Amino acid sequence: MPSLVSLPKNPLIGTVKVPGDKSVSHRSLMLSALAVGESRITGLLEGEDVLATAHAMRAMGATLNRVDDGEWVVNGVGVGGLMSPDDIIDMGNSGTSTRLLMGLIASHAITVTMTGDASLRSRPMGRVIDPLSEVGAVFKARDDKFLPLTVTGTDMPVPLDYTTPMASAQVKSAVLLAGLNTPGITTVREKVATRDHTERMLKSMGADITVQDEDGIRVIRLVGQPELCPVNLEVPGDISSAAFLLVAASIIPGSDVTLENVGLNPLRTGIIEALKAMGASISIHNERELGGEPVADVQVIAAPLKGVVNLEVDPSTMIDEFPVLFCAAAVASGVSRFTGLEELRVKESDRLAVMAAGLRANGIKVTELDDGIDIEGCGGFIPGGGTVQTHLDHRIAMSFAILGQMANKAVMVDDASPIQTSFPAFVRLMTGLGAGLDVLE
Ligand SMILES: O=C(O)C1=C[C@@H](OP(=O)(O)O)[C@@H](O)[C@H](O)C1
Ligand SMILES: C=C(OP(=O)(O)O)C(=O)O
Repeated sequence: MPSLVSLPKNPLIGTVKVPGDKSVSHRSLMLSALAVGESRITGLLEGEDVLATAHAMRAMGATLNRVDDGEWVVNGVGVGGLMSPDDIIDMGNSGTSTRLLMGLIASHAITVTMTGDASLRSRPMGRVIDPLSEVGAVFKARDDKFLPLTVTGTDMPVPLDYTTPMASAQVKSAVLLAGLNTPGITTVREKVATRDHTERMLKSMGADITVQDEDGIRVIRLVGQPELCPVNLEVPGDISSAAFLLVAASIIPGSDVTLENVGLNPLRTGIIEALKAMGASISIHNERELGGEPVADVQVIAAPLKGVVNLEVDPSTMIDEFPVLFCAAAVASGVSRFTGLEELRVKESDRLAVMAAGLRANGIKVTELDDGIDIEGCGGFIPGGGTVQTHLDHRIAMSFAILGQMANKAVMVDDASPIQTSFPAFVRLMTGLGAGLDVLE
C-alpha cells in the first residue's frame, strides 16, 4: 500500500477548486436514478465512495453514463422501479452509500446483499436496520448489525413517524428515502439539525416535502410516491475536502489560498466558525446558489491560531472536519478541548482514538476523553517524526498529511490509498500549491 511522507516545503499560494461534494454527489445519483427521464450531473465527485453508489444504482437497473470529467447522464427507472441485482454489491468504504441505499431498498420488493471493506464491515448498521424494519423491510445481518447483510424490501411499506436517536443525516435520509416509495406521509423528527441535502434535492425534483420547527424539533414530512423530475444539477465543491486546505493555509506561515465554488450549506459550515474562533483569517466572496445549495469562493490567509476550550459550534455542522481541526489545535498556542463527539467513534475509524494515537506518535500531548479530546498546542512547529496508522480512514490520512507541513521531522502516513474515496486529487492539488508531500509506492 502507498505510504505518504509529509514535510514542510513552501507557503501555500494559489487559487484552486476542491472536488464535488460527496454527500450531494451520492444523492444526485440516487435520486436521478429514481426520476422519470434523463438527468445531467456536472461537478460530480469521482471518488471511490461515489463510484460505489453509481455501481449500486446500475446494478438495480438505472442507466448511468460518464460523459466527461465529473459529467454524468442518468436515465432513471422511476420511484418503485428498482430491481434486484444479480450479484452481491460491494460498497467499499462508504457508509453514506450503504445506509441511504438500504433506505431506498426497504420500500421496493427486491432483495439486495451488500458488503464492504474492513472499515465499513465494522460500522454499526443497526441505526438504519431498526427504523427500516418498522417500514417492513427484512434484514439478515452479521451479528444483526454489521455487513455483509441482505435486505429484502417490502411491497407493503408503512409510512413512519420517526425521531432519530442520534444526530445523523444518514439515518434521517435513509428513512426519508424509504418514504419515497411508501404511500402516505413519512415524518422524520430531528432534535439536532443535520445536513439537509436530501430535503433540498427532493424539493428541487418536485417532491412534496416540508421542514418545520416544532418546539425546537426539526420536523420533515414527505408525501410518498412522487414522480421525481429529472434534473440538470451542478454539484458544489465539498467543504469537507476544502477543510484540509483551510487548515493548511491557516497554519503554514505566508500562505494565501482561495478555494472556488465551495458549498456553504449552513448545516455544513461549522469548520469555518471553529477556525475563526481560533483566530483564522477566512473571508467569503462571490456568494451565489448552485443546484439549490449556497456556494461561494473562500479565501484563507495564514494566521496564528489559539487553542479553544468552549467551542460554541454544533458538532453536527462539522462532524467530518474534527480530525483536521485537531491538527490545527496541535499547531495552535494553548490547550484545546473538544467534547460531545461520541459519533466520531463510529466513522471510517474510531476517529477519537486514532487521532489521539497519531498526535501522540508525533509528539503532541493529548488526553482522550469518552466523548472528546484535550490537545496541548505547540504554538507553531510540532515535533513530528511519527508514523500514523490510518485504519482505512481517508480523513485521518489527509489530516496528518496537513500536520506534517508544520513538523520538525517528517510525518509518515502508513496508507494513502483511502484518500481515493473522497479526494483523489488531494496530493496533486496540495503539492501544486506548495506543500511537501511524497507518496511512496
Ligand atoms: O448524510 C451524509 O451524506 C453524511 C452524513 C454524516 O454521517 P452521519 O449522518 O452518520 O453523521 C457524515 O459523517 C458523512 O460523511 C456524510
Ligand atoms: C464518515 C464519512 O463518510 P461515510 O460515513 O459515508 O463513510 C466521511 O466522509 O467522513
